[in-house]
Amino acid sequence: MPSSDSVRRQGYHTSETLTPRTTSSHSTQTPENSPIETMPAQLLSTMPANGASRSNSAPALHRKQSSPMMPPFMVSAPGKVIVYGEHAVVHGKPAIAAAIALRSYLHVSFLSKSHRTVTVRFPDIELQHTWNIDELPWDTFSAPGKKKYYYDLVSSLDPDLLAAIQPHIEEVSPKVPDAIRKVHHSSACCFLYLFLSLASRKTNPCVYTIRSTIPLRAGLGSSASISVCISAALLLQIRALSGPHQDQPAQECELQLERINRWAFVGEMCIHGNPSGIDNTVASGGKAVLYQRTGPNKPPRIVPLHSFPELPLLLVNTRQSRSTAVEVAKVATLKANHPALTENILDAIGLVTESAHKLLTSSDFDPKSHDSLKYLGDLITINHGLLVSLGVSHPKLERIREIIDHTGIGWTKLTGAGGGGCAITIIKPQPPSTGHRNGTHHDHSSDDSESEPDSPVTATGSIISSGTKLKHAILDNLEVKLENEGFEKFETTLAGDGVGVLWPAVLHNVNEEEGGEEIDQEKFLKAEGTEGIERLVGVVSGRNRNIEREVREGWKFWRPWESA
Ligand SMILES: Nc1ncnc2c1ncn2[C@@H]1O[C@H](COP(=O)(O)OP(=O)(O)O)[C@@H](O)[C@H]1O
Ligand SMILES: C[C@@](O)(CCOP(=O)(O)O)CC(=O)O
Repeated sequence: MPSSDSVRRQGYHTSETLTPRTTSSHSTQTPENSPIETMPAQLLSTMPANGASRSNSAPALHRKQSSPMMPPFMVSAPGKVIVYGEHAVVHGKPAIAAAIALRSYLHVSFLSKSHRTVTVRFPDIELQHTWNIDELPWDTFSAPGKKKYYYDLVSSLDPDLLAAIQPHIEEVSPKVPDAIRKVHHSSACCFLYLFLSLASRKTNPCVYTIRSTIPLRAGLGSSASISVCISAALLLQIRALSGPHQDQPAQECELQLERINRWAFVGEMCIHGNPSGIDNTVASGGKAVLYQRTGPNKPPRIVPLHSFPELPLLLVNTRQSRSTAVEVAKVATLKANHPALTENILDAIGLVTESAHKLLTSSDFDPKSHDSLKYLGDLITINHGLLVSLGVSHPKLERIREIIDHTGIGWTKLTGAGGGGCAITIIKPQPPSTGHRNGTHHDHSSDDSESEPDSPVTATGSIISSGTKLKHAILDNLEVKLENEGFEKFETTLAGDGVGVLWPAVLHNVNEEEGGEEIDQEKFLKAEGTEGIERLVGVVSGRNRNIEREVREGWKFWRPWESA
């Protein structure tokens, strides 16, 4: 492992000379003959929409050969929750999934060329490993018929390529217990397959460090989130992405996201075998999508829902491990034993999703109106009831729902496979009734707080501060209760940004350090918990209840919904 000093940047000049390079057609700018190079943010924004199709009249720029070490950069991608339609989606009904503000962060730092190594540091799973770049199976990955380019669509893993990386995966964590080794090998496979597909043997030596604020294996798409980060970082390094930058046309934005998403799906296949693709789609593009299978060997229907409102969300982890496969099998058994009944429940779940979709896409949908939110909330409650009927809840999920329902703070359902995992609560815009204040009494009749005497709502539906304070008090009280029962509570937001980039990894507002403060690898590794990571990378989170919208200093996102 290189020392911290050796990975810290040395002598990066922000004003270094850039010389124009002509050329590059689609077929010539391949990972093989375009070694990983790096570029500052201003270069990213000068690249054409399709990083491959530059012409002589629009020369690209490249860094002088003598250029010293590059500064680190960062990529980040969100986790996801299924808001409506889990399980029914397995049976051909639509589902809606949305990004959440819990994210993974990948820090990429460069070593001097004398190192011939690539290192992964994944402390969340206690994995650290270094490969010698020259010993990796580049020949196999670039052999005729095997070579994949960054613009290719890869829909299955190549068994020969998997076999070629197998010895390099086997050398990872040979002495740890089987269960941990399996996790290490999944992540190592995801990284190596993408690295060998997108980089080249001339690659600059790098260290890839991932830290995530998404709990693992809780149905929140942690694997898709890291796959998106790795995919985006490698594509940025080979200049296969332009942007994100202001004024980027929507079509160009979508093309970039599609490219990241395709390779993230490859990473997901390394971890999951046969993923549906919904998690990486949401982690790349952010906001929300409607997703529906259309039949065997047919591409799914994926409809971006750019109108999905950014809503405050309470996420509670049961810490009860569960298996998606087991829960899916439970529903299959129920369907075999009670076909008509089960089909009706699945149909009803499909109707819940369609109903939400209809509202979200209707021209008079107002995300700030109480009625709209109540409509979406009622659908959450109905969806949960139907999932209970399918037998995929769990006593811990029911306990969480009971505790939250007593406060009257919002609408709660299980999310994902169930049988454990997480519950989500969409928080009501109005504070709950007085009867809920001590968190012990639930008056169903006062769920609709239009009649609320001490929680006046302004004409635009925003809440005056006494109501907000009450809500915060309830949330704090709830946190203690949930933690006392062994649950983990996150206050986050629904339907935020997808993949984002901080290039270079320098923050300007954090302190007065001239030129900003660089986020180096060691600082990143030392940041404590979710708050420490977010503070370090310039995120002022929605969990800070004094701010309305999350702020991410210096980060740039591909936002097709904002583009021209
Ligand atoms: N922070 C992380 N660092 C390294 N690997 C990770 C991280 N988060 C997720 N992974 C990989 O993804 C796998 C978790 O995927 P999965 O069990 O499907 O959970 P989830 O539902 O959260 O995606 C882990 O076993 C690991 O291989
Ligand atoms: C139950 C299911 O609908 C969702 C599973 O979600 P997760 O594994 O909990 O993220 C299964 C699936 O869609 O493949």
